Amino acid sequence: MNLFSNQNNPDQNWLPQDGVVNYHGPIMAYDEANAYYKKLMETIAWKNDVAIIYGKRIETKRKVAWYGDLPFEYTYSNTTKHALPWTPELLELKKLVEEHTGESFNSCLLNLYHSGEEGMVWHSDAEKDLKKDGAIGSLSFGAERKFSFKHKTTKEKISIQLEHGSLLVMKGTTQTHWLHRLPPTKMVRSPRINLTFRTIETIQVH
Ligand SMILES: O=C(O)CCC(=O)C(=O)O
Ligand SMILES: [Fe+2]
Repeated sequence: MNLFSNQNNPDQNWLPQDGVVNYHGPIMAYDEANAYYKKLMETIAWKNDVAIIYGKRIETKRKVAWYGDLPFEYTYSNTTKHALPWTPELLELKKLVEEHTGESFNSCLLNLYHSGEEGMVWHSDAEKDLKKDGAIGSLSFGAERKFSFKHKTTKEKISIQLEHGSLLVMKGTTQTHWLHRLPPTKMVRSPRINLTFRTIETIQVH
């Protein structure tokens, strides 16, 4: 029985070369995704992200939070983040993503976009603390948004609509050869929550 009328083939590679992107579509029932959306909105320690760009301290409108196996420190955008201990819902979602991907993760970066006007610019997730070529499991809740990939040399572009309760997986050499972004859009007026489950390699204990 197909509970979620999921038409997506999770084994299909959306990238033509140099990496693997699998879109599983929604991996839970719509009501369950609604419940997680609400719970995450209320229980996550959302904070405006701080980045140091060309020596300037920038605060994003988008909110972020970082959770993981303790003790963890993680550096990106020239700032060091401290992981918070897993919440019960994050542990449930981590398990679900691990079951669907056959991968394991030790941390999760969460992003809250209040509306379509907030997005994320072209980047790759290849920070030095991240496991090289490690899989990244990306769960989305709330507003459906377009997510795009651009090949670093050929400039080829691929876009996927990320649905409420859906899972996207980036693995293999994706981060080495492709950039990704969440383009801003005036068409979306409601919030979206994204969770990226990751593997951090360098555990720094202080
Ligand atoms: O919001 C998304 O779908 C992706 C976020 C992202 O690329 C990141 O956190 O590195
Ligand atoms: Fe990313």
